[in-house]
Amino acid sequence: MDEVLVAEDVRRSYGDTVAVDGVSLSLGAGEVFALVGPNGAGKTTLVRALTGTTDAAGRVELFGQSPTAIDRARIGLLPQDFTPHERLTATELVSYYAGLYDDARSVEDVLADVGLEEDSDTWYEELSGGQRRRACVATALINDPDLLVLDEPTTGIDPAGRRSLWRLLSGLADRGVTILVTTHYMEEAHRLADRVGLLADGSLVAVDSPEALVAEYGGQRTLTVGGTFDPSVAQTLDRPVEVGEDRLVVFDVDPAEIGGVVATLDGAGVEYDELAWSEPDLEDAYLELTGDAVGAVQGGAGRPAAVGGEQS
Ligand SMILES: Nc1ncnc2c1ncn2[C@@H]1O[C@H](COP(=O)(O)OP(=O)(O)OP(=O)(O)O)[C@@H](O)[C@H]1O
Repeated sequence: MDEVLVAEDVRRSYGDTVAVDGVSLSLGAGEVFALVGPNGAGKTTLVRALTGTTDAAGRVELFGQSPTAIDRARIGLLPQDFTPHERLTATELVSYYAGLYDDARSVEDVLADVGLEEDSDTWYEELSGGQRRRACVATALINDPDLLVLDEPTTGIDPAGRRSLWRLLSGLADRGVTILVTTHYMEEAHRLADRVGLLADGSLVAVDSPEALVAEYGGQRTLTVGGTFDPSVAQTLDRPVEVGEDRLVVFDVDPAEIGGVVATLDGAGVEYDELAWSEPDLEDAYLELTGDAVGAVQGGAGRPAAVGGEQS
């Protein structure tokens, strides 16, 4: 794989605050890499360091050159805090950026790509939050870049718009464009990225495919059974379980095993109210890795994904 971006031991501090603490990373052509992490983890600072928009220690090369030496036409950058002049229409805004390059794409096409063809003559201040963000994304696409770096591109964009942007970005990646994206949406990282990097306190603590991260850190598939249970139910099932006040959690249950567990409970005359099977997702892996307990289900289990019927 051709290396488009190479970073070695990148560091950046603001006074006593260490924002990026020795990050090494390399991205290949056509790869989509999602950088995730809690607020203040250093994502924006890292993005800026990688694109030469802030000074940083360490080595960064884009297409084998320093970020400040590279032909800017090869890079599309959407900063997190990009705020265009509010009395520019979407067309005027993107046209301004088109004028910075010798060989820019058609403004009309790019606005259509981000779903703004109907609002191209609307002032930026009159666009909705999601439409504004789309207009900003368009400025990063106008030069048909080989490397696209988007800092929280879909913040404020509605689910349909977000999905359409994912399709657009996936299409670009299929054509060989390398994409580095930061996001707080785990579904976005999972659906879009070939690899996800989790940044915590300025360090990359895990880098892998979304599937591998979920498998390693997401926890187990579980069956949660609602009701009041005697602790002896653990012997009945002969499986790892956790008996809570109003529920029984059965760990490590594959979908094919649900029927067997339920049959065992029924056979032993155990009464229950409802069943919910869940499997871990990237958010579970994220919460496990960041140690952020908010919303996490005890025991590293995933969040309920499907609720079964009540016992008759
Ligand atoms: N210009 C600055 N001056 C001083 N400190 C800064 C500056 N920019 C960022 N920081 C600090 O560096 C750390 C990393 O910030 P950064 O914005 O890179 O995090 P982030 O992961 O992008 O956060 P968020 O998810 O909230 O956007 C934070 O502690 C932040 O307060």
